[in-house]
Amino acid sequence: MSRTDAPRAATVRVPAKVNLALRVGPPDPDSGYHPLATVFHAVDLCDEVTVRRARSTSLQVTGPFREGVPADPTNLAWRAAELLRENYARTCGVRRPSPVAITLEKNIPVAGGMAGGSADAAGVLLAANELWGEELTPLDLQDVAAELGADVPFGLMGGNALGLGRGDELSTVLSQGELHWVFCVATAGLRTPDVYRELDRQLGWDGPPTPETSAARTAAPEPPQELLQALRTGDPHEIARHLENDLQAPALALQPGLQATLDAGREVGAVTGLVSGSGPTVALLCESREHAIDVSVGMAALRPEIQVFTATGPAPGARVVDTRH
Ligand SMILES: C[C@](O)(CO)[C@H](O)COP(=O)(O)OP(=O)(O)OC[C@H]1O[C@@H](n2ccc(N)nc2=O)[C@H](O)[C@@H]1O
Ligand SMILES: Nc1ncnc2c1ncn2[C@@H]1O[C@H](COP(=O)(O)OP(=O)(O)OP(=O)(O)O)[C@@H](O)[C@H]1O
Repeated sequence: MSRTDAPRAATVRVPAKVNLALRVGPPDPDSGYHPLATVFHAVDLCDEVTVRRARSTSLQVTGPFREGVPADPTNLAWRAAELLRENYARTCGVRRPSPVAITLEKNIPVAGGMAGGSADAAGVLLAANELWGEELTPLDLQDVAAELGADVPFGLMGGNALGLGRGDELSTVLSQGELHWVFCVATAGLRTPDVYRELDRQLGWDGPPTPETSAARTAAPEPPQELLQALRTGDPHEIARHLENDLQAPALALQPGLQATLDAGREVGAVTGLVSGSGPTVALLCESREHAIDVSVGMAALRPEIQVFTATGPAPGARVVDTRH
């Protein structure tokens, strides 16, 4: 489908995520990537991504979490724009489309385990495709997204999804109602590869396989069936019983102070808490929107040094919110 009235600028909103379950298998010896069985849950904390036609690619970062975000070609959003341009040339047999000036409004904590950079990359893919005439289908965009990073396809999809493979083989998960959260942002971030490396160290997956470990080292983790069932009930207490994260222990080993945040969450009455993805953001599950506000006030009183905010899921994936002609 080609459009003649393509806009000159497009703005997209893309949600952050928390993994309700994150089961990690031993790393593939060739790629180093770990097979996952994860349940992604998008929350209504969104980055806003705007792209405009320009003479050369550029990037401007604004918003409360702009600090520490590179405004150069290493930014995943910049790489997304370049990769999509190449794909237009390859897939559509056309000249590379015009470069784009990108603006990111960072509302998602950086290096927090909430897939903020991935959200921005997903946002650029959707916004630039809008600008360049929607030549690529949603399926094409998912393929480009998976090339950029394991979390990027879910940024496009949103909602609740089961992620297998590297976390990029997605299928929709049915759920009832909404979940209400308080997110506690640590002052220092964690690098995702460091957390996976720490997991490997803890489980002895960093050395060559022995006869005892070799069978386990070929196993991909099973999807968390009990959590999938609990999500269909919509009951936060039932769901809380089945939340799990294999990266929590390594994240706690790298940032031992996170345990105090989890304990404080319990103390102020959250249903339960877990580390979000590779951390260090801590996600506290609450009973309702009002309860989440109470828990956030309790956390602010108990741990004033920690930044907290409330959010609700499941939220929709990347969506165009504005276009200008
Ligand atoms: C922790 C999660 O956020 C959970 O959803 C993801 O697994 C991380 O996804 P991501 O940051 O988009 O990951 P990528 O950018 O593709 O990879 C960053 C690094 O994470 C590690 N990585 C990531 C995904 C995966 N299935 N196995 C891995 O080992 C690898 O060390 C890789 O070099
Ligand atoms: N658009 C971006 N936004 C934030 N960080 C970015 C971006 N592009 C590149 N980076 C770099 O990537 C690092 C990790 O960023 P990000 O916020 O995506 O981490 P994360 O949310 O923990 O990722 P994930 O949950 O997908 O593992 C940052 O420290 C920063 O140096």
